[in-house]
Amino acid sequence: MTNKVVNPCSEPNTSSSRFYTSIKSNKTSKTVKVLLTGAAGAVGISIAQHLAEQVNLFSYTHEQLDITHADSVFTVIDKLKPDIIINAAGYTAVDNAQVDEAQARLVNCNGAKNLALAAERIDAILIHLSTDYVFSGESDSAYTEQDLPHPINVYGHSKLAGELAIQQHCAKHIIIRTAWVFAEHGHNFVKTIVELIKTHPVLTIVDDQIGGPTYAGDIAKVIGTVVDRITHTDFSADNYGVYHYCGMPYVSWKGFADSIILAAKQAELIAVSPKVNGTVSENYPRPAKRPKNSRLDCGKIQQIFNVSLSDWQTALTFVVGSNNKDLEPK
Ligand SMILES: NC(=O)C1=CN([C@@H]2O[C@H](COP(=O)(O)OP(=O)(O)OC[C@H]3O[C@@H](n4cnc5c(N)ncnc54)[C@H](OP(=O)(O)O)[C@@H]3O)[C@@H](O)[C@H]2O)C=CC1
Ligand SMILES: Cc1cn([C@H]2C[C@H](O)[C@@H](COP(=O)(O)OP(=O)(O)O[C@H]3O[C@@H](C)C(=O)[C@@H](O)[C@H]3O)O2)c(=O)[nH]c1=O
Repeated sequence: MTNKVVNPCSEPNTSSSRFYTSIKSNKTSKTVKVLLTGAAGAVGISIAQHLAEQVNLFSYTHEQLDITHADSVFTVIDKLKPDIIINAAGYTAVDNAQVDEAQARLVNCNGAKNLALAAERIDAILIHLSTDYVFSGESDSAYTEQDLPHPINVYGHSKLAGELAIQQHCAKHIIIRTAWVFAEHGHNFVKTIVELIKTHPVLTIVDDQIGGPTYAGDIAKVIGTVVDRITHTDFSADNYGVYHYCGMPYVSWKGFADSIILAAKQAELIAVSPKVNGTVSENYPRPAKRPKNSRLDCGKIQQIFNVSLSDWQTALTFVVGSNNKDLEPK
């Protein structure tokens, strides 16, 4: 166990010493008990849909379990005794976090820490979601799990603090850093653009932030694979830790918007495509700075879990073109 006693929720820290224990399980998938938090969020919905058939799933929405309430977290987890806890709960309003730091930290760090402590107490595995925004974006290459995080906004700091709390308090953890999530449900960039193009003939979108848009359904599939691997094989304890998973190919937000508009046109959600002007981040000021390089290197998760990366172009066609009622013109 790490020797340093720090409280990551109040003090940003980049220490990464970890201690892993091994698990071996002979359970068949349906007898694996999984507790999911944040079940009504964009990723939570996809995980719940995907895992419902695979495991014995207990889903909790924010209303049903607030992860910042330590007592409730301990009561529910001690009673249910899940084999695996998946934390899809999070404070994700990147700009709001700048003025709501205490709440962002409470959810993204203290909430994560409560789950970590509760998981450790019953020897459960904690699967947690984190973000590309833990990085500064100053690197010239795609970020690997070895690269030192250095957040440039409050949301990123709160997510990094959550990662550290988990590493400190729960030996059996899998932290999956993902990026630029979109889905047929929830709020996301795809929906924002589809809404904007109904009323705006010209859009201005930043062209100097590059990342990998990730379909929530693919994150859910990967988590399904991780659950399967850690419960059904002799999963090496060395494989607990941090993983990167995002969509390919890398693209700028402007490039992503161009593809969204093309998909919307093909799905006949719009008759005429708007003009899209690319710009630099400095010309599109927002309360929170975003990393310019959000590219995650996903080699490790491919190698250890043998998963394919999210093909965002295929997923986008599905999301925009699936006669989704939310996306149809009003
Ligand atoms: N969206 C993205 O682009 C990315 C997301 N991630 C991470 O993935 C995870 C899921 O994000 P995503 O599904 O997109 O986000 P959403 O905002 O769609 O969902 C988050 C869910 O967490 C719930 N929640 C908030 N506070 C609490 C709390 N105290 N206790 C329990 N539940 C709570 C929210 O409920 P309510 O709405 O009622 O507050 C919401 O249902 C987060 O950890 C996020 O940081 C990582 C990279 C990219
Ligand atoms: C709507 C809009 C956005 N933008 C820019 C602003 C910003 O730099 C970028 C994306 O904007 P959004 O606010 O939709 O995305 P943002 O909230 O920054 O998305 C992030 O959410 C959190 C939760 C994560 O973890 C990240 O991986 C990432 O997905 O696009 C424009 O340039 N023009 C526009 O019209």
